[in-house]
Amino acid sequence: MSDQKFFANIERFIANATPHLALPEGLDERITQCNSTYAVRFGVKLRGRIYSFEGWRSVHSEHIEPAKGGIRYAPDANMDEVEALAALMSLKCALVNVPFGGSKGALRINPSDWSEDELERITRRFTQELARRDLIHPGRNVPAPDMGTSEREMAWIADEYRKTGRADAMNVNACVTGKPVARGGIEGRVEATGRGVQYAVRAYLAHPEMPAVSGQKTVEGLSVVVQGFGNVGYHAAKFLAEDGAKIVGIVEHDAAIFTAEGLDVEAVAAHRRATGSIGGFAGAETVPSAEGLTHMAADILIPAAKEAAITEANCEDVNYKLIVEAANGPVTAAAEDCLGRRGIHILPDLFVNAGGVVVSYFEWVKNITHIPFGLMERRQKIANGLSMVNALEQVSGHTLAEELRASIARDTQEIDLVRSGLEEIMTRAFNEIATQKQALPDANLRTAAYAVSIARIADYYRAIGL
Ligand SMILES: NC(=O)c1ccc[n+]([C@@H]2O[C@H](COP(=O)([O-])OP(=O)(O)OC[C@H]3O[C@@H](n4cnc5c(N)ncnc54)[C@H](O)[C@@H]3O)[C@@H](O)[C@H]2O)c1
Repeated sequence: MSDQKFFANIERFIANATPHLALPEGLDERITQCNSTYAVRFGVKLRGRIYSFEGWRSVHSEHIEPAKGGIRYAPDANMDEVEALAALMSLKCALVNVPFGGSKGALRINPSDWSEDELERITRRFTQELARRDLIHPGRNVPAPDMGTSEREMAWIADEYRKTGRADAMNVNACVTGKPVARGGIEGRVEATGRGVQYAVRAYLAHPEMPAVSGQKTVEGLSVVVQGFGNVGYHAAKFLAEDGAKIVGIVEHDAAIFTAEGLDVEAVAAHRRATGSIGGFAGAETVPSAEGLTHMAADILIPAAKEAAITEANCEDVNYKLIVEAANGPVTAAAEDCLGRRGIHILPDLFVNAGGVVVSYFEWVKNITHIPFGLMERRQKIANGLSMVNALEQVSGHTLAEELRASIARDTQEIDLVRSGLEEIMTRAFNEIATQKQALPDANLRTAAYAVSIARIADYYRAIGL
């Protein structure tokens, strides 16, 4: 087959999985289609004239509400992409078993064309448009950051939404996740997707049924190329390097840099902040971006930029043992066939990048309950830890250091609870994929992951009698 549009790829991946499931006739079609997609054009007066903008919010599935999914700002955003990303959100939430349906939004805009003040006005206007149709709503539809957006845009959305008065004041903060901590967000959300990539790689390599990569069952010493050095790519590179991986290449939209010695991720980030590009980083070879994915063979590729990074056009020329899909849809269905024939394994997007939505769920729960995340668990852990210290002191007759007591309190901070909760969910999800894969020996990991997700969504539809 040849490369198709993004949504057609998702349809193909779903169609690969459904024959393995005993679904009632027609349910596969219901699960595949997007329920609704709202397209909006609006004007904002800027620089003395009116500029028109086009955006979308697609609800793939409301089998559980709220529907959840990011808002992307990109100059080439389009409806097909938004619908595909919304479908992936439904599948992702079902895979990691967080109680959300799937949604996604986008605005066709190049954020670097506009000043911060202008972006704020555009974002606030887009928020009004979506809020009027409950496409932002704490109980119906909850956006989050994606490409080109960050906690800054989420804070503007939350503030504008509050002003609309469309949700009761008690729940208004839960209308969007990925907010700054000071504005109702949660520790660890900014790093969450990259952190999830780290846990995904750990879970894959540690699993006894999964093949070793270059003889390794941990990432220590493995060479890694990362495409896209934004939120997800930067954090994934940073955390994998902390686990001992060697980041031998980073590919950005304007340049790619390589060194077999391994890059210092923080130094590259500082160089980009100072110069605006990763290109020209001292101690590394700079090559054109278009040659980045095929420039160097490495153990692992982490595509963390956009969909369709690996297509029919370059799938014969990429030389990696494992592709870890941190971006959504980076490998097309046609390229997947080609990589499969070449023995290259793929860890699929709906699993790999689920860390963002998992921690968004923690944030949303914190917002609707008004209880700081993990407060109960933290109190219990501190109580348990301190009672152990007291017991030890009694038995030993020695006074244990205050430092120990302080460290017990430190180890139970929100960030630790977020990380341990995320790791547990990612590991459990991978084990479910691996178990499904054992039942379907000829299927790849993506088909196994889709089968887990679709079976879970189907169970829900069956339960409500559809
Ligand atoms: N942010 C999240 O929490 C999150 C969650 C799940 C999935 N994702 C997915 O991860 C991917 C990246 O999202 P992000 O939030 O890191 O976006 P981002 O905007 O923070 O970063 C994207 C980076 O990719 C670079 N890039 C763009 N086109 C490129 C190209 N052709 N080649 C190389 N680099 C290119 C950009 O310059 C930028 O540095 C997207 O597919 C997104 O849907 C993000």
